[in-house]
Amino acid sequence: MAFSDVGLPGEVPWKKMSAEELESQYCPSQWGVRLRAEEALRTYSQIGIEATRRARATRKSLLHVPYGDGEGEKLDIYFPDEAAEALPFFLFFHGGYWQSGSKDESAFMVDPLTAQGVAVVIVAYDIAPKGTLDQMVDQVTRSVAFVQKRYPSNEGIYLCGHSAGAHLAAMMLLANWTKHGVTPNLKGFFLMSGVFDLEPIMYTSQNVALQLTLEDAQRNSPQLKVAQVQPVDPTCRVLVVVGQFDSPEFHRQSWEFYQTLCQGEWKASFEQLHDMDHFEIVENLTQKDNVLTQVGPHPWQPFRGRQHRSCCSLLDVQTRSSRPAWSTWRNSVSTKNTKKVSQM
Ligand SMILES: N[C@@H](CC(=O)c1ccccc1NC=O)C(=O)O
Repeated sequence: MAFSDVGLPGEVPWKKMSAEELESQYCPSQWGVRLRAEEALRTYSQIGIEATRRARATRKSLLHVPYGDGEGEKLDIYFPDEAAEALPFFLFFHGGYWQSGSKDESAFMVDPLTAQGVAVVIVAYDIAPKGTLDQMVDQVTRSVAFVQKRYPSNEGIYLCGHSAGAHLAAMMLLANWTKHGVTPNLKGFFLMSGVFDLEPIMYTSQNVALQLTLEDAQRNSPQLKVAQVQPVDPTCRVLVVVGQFDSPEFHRQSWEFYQTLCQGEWKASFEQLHDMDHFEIVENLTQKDNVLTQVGPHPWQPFRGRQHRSCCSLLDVQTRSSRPAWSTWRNSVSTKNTKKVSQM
């Protein structure tokens, strides 16, 4: 079925796109202005591999810890140098459209965060075609429950995901923890360049491996459900971040998810990261001086009441409510991309 065959209401921009345009909107590597697609993907992968090698060589760690019985249900924990009973735990879920990537090349933020007293957990899950979306969501849920059970005196659990991983992290806003016998001490969500409504993905080449039906897509779309869910902890913050050079569809997805969070009872913030593409957002998390990796002297205080800060970071949030001009931006980037193609 082609998406153009579906008779649909007019307000949703992706439903009016040609199959080719939709494919391009959901191909993040085509939208960077710094590097061509293949090079952008290669650079991202190299930076992830190097950050992971460095984290494993320099940090105290527990690697390949099983959080379930499945072969792929493993996580890596990286600790700060100073031993402490109660640490904040930062869990990262990698991207790759639920069909590529692994924990073994995704320890981007370990160095800057462990240096500031945060334990970082990089979670593996069974990507497609081995895993289905439902299974991945279940695995991620169990990984969070596992960390809470293993470290019950943690100083907060922070969930961070990139792209498809941001989707998986966002699904944790909907999780039913009673089933897992534990309520994780969730204090923050950091959703970077995520996909929150999966329906458009069904009509792209990504669905060859994913095999999502409309029911699968809707069941696994936090965009459709999050406004009806109450936060377990009303102080828990959600930061939705998108790169300036992400595609208009990625901008729309992040902005609409942020708006929906605000319609519910979530304490959400939205940030468009200047001069960054889909991959640079994560690559820059390796840097100690990046705005997103600043924890500050009292990292958890913002979540305990302070509202406004001068910038956003993975461990701090700022309230931003002006709508980004993503449709205007879309035109400018389309022009830019057209130019780039014609220059090749
Ligand atoms: N084939 C995609 C790859 C991709 O989307 C991706 C790659 C690494 C990390 C995140 C990604 N996007 C979403 O999960 C592309 O060319 O952009």
